[in-house]
Amino acid sequence: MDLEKYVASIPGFPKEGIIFRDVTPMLQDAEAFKESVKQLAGFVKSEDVDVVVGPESRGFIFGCPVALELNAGFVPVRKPGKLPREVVSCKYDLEYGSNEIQMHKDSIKKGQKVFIVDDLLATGGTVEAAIKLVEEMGGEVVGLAFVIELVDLKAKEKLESQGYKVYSILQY
Ligand SMILES: O=P(O)(O)OC[C@H]1O[C@H](OP(=O)(O)OP(=O)(O)O)[C@H](O)[C@@H]1O
Ligand SMILES: Nc1ncnc2[nH]cnc12
Repeated sequence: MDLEKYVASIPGFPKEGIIFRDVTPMLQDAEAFKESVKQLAGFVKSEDVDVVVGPESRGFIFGCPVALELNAGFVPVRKPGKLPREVVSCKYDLEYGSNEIQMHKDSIKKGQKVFIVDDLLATGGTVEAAIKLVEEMGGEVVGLAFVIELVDLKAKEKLESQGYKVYSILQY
């Protein structure tokens, strides 16, 4: 199945110079959605994953079904001020300005094997911040999987040079 057919490319969104890769057509089609989840889950072995971690908000969409497929738990990475209990936080730089993500402080247990899933890898800032939090809590990151990788931004090389396994279904 050619999943690329289910990505809409929108030049100039949300600002000039960006081509937005929209995965909502993939979600709307039952077979394409099922296939994307199957491929993401297929990058790792079920027995190697205790918890899937997904960054808000598009990481929730793919991360939850991947967790079910792998018989693993799911832990959300959220934008600030959303989680009700004690959190760990990480600020990171974007092309312009900065961002912050949070996870519940007790969401990853020491030694748990963690698979991070998101819709898209761009600069890698979001996933690097998520890795930092997972490792701070004692988790072991066993892989990073994305529906889409923006290859020109070279985040995969950077993450691989730090020893992480990076998988993507589609490359742009
Ligand atoms: O590799 P990076 O440069 O960090 O970019 C990738 C991140 O950006 C997008 O999320 P966004 O922050 O736009 O939030 P959303 O999912 O709520 O739209 C995307 O879903 C990734 O999480
Ligand atoms: N080009 C892009 N398309 C969709 N989501 C993104 N997140 C960061 N860059 C993106």
